[in-house]
Amino acid sequence: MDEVSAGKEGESRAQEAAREQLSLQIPWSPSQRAFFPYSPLPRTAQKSSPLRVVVRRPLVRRLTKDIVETYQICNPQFKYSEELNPKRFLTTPSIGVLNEGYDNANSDLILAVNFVLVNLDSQRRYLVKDVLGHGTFGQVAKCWISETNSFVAVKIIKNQPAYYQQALVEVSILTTLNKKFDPEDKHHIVRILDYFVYQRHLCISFELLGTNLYELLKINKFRGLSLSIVQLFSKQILHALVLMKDAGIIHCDLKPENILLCTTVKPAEIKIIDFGSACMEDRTVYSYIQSRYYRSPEVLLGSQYTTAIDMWSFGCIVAELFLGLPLFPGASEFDLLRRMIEILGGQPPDHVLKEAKNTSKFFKRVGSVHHVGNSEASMGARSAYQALTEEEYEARELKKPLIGKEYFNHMNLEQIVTTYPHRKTLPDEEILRENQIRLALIDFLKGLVEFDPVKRWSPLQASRHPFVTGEPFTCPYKPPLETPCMPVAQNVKVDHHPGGGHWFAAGLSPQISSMNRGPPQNSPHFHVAPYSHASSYGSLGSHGSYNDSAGLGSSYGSYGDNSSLYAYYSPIGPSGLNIRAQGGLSILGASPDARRRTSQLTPGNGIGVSPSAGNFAPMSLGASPSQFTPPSSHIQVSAGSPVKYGPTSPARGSGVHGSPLGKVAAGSQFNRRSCGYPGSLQSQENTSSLPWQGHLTDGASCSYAEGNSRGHGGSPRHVQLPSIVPSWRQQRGGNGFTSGYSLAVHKISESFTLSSNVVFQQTTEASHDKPESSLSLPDPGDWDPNYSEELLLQEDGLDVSSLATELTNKMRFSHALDTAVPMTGVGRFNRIPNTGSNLSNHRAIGPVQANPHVEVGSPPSGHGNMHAGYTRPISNPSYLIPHFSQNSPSRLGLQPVQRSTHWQSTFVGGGEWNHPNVQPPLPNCNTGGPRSPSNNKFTNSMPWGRKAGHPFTTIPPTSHARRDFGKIT
Ligand SMILES: Nc1ncnc2c1ncn2[C@@H]1O[C@H](COP(=O)(O)OP(=O)(O)OP(=O)(O)O)[C@@H](O)[C@H]1O
Repeated sequence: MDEVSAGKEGESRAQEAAREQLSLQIPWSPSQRAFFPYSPLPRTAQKSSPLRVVVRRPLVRRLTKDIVETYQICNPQFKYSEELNPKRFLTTPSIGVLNEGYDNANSDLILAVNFVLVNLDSQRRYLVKDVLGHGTFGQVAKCWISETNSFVAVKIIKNQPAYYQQALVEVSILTTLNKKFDPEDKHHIVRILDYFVYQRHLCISFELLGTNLYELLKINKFRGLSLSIVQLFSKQILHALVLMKDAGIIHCDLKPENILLCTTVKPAEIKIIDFGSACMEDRTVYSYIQSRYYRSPEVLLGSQYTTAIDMWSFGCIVAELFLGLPLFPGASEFDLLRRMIEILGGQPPDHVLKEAKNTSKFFKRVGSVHHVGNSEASMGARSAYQALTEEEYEARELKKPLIGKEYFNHMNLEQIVTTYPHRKTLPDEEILRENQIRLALIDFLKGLVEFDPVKRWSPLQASRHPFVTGEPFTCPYKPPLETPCMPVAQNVKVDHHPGGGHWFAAGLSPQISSMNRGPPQNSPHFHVAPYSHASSYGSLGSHGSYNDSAGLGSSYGSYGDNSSLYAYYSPIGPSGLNIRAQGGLSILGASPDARRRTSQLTPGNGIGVSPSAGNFAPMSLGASPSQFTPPSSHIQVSAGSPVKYGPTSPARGSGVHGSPLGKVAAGSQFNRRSCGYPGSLQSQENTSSLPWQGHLTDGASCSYAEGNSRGHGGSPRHVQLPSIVPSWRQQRGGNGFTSGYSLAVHKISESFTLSSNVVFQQTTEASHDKPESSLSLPDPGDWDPNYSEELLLQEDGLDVSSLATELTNKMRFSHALDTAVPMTGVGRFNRIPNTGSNLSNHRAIGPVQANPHVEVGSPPSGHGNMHAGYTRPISNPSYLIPHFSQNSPSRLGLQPVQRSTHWQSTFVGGGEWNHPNVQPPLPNCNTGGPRSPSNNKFTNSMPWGRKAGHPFTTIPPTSHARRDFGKIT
């Protein structure tokens, strides 16, 4: 042992002895104590030990989070089953009374959060997360597809044959537009992704879009958008309209509500939705179409119509985007026409008035209509017709016409546009520049809201206008010549029988439902039959490019294809289900050239095809596009065709053969937009007592020769369907229905040419007799005490794409959904499912009331009853039920579009804007991105909106009931 260790040993012994001595003095205690006095750790120790932050969660959360585990700890026997969860219903009413409890009393599938829709064919599952909106046809749900990790919008059609049938038309038309005409998705038309039948409901899946343009205006407190945005949107809508015209398809319900922002695309993009009212141009059967504010004069007058009616609506939309308010917010059709005449300074041309069936309701004859062909005859004073005054109308109709408030102080179009206040902060040079663009806008609008459908610009012509192209506007635009778009030459006499309606046009009329009118096909889904379309019904500068030898004259456009069949996708028979009331193969259109079509559609020669279940056969979307058929030709349809119902159409109120849809049905006469426009009262319009005196009677004719082999589920045209409809069920398996028809157009009588310069002549006249007083208006900042620089959408720098996203996000109502999937996408009026809520703000619930004023098209007593051969059923449920949907049903011209409103009193912003009664958006819709000055610009630096006030002294009422009680004609 060395010295060191000997020393240590001695030391420890000494310590031990000292301890023993100490222990003798101190009583025993445990060597380790349970508690020690607190002493902060040295810094080094603090660094090494992890800091533990304990955040106390709220008691409720602590008790409920992981509650399943908690219960299981408490009771090991506890088993959790998701199926037993209480459902969060999205459909109201949510009581299942139909379809074995799956449907409510309105035939809507009762949806709840996490309800799963299944495409039984593909086994794709759609997890319902929310309801995006309601329409005439049913509900639109936001669904999650885990397979693709994406959301889609699924329209779940009511479980009624009529809705089902019409929805098939939407599927067909949209599929055709998407796949055939716009495969690359460049034309701003919503994409259809899938369709299937689930629980007897046709479900159509669309790409998910965002806020609609009406909502956008509302968020902007009904102030117009900046001109650059108006221009951008106009261009995009025109892209779609060009395509639709080429396809010969009329949308029939263009309005701001049916134009939706895309949520994810940059720069800002919009898309057109809702082709449920669409029809082929040559199959214009409904006479009561388009939402009232956007209704064209020819539709209002009951004249024949073409794709030009969409151009009228488009003009109204462009004006509204600029002004923030509808250009023609007619409270009734009389009021609508009155406003058109006042603002445009003209009236419909005599050649339209002469032929239209409702002319006598709104005009009196003051001269000879002998020279109606002369365009000058229709110019103002020289017209043979004079619009009735209010008093005259009242005397004639025995009731006062409903007149809405004035928003534009009786100004004409030029005055309205030029006097619209500028953004407050706009520098002088910018004001000058904007004034120039406004002149271009005025000129643009004049070409669109042109009374004469023949002179109205086509989409292609309009798309070359300086307002759209951005070129300097120096003088009135003269559009390049385009092959004329002739007035619709019906190959089927318009009978205004809604039961036939566009279903008939689509070959889906219940009356002909079992007929199979197309070539035999064993096509898979979305099969396209040999097909050619008139890709250009007219080309600029291509007069007379139609070179067929049939003597069509010299200006029938560039169509020269001799293919014969407009073969459109047929959705019929999805999921192996077949519906009695439908054929397996339908014709939605035929050759653009009726002469050639004739040879294709001979009776029973293969056109009738068994609609065996599961076949998706091509549908032809119509017979000949009007451009190629004689304006005055008609087809005599054999007894039993929808034609025979013409004069006795339910539009007259008989209700016997009413449309099962809202399209022309009374229910649809609500204009759902209820945003405080003057049409908040019931219209006193009634039906015209005039029988349809269509102008298709001068000799040309076509004839149908139906195949005579019909399935039991289908009904011969002349046979009522009562026995079928009430018991309607989708059937598995198919029945070999066959039928066919032949068409023969024998006569082509005349052609039209475009004359563009008349437009200016007319509109120039219009500017003369307007009150001067309304021209000068103060700066909005001067007269609007609440004018704010920070107002939504008014700032430069807004990125519209982010706006769309923001809108989507911000407009979400606070009630969170029981969803694991983050809520994105559309946020509007539709976040309050199941409430009948007063928070709905778009197409709000139609007031629950019967509409005693509606004589024509009123649902017969017992609507919803499908007896009596498609007696018009619940075309607008808001007539019949306490409507619950956020979007009240509307459609088809009936256009029951109530835009919003139930929450208005709650959220009135106190005159922040210059028309106090225009409802501002929900508070929670106004925050965030769009308001941010830093992000309110397009990528191309276009400001989103204007800091402008309305020059209109008349204020929209607080109750923005924008109903359309217009009659069904
Ligand atoms: N692709 C979509 N993405 C987001 N929302 C959509 C989409 N399609 C429809 N919606 C919403 O659902 C609502 C109803 O849709 P749609 O207009 O197609 O139904 P509808 O029954 O035909 O209506 P209407 O009665 O107006 O004709 C729309 O107003 C819109 O808010």
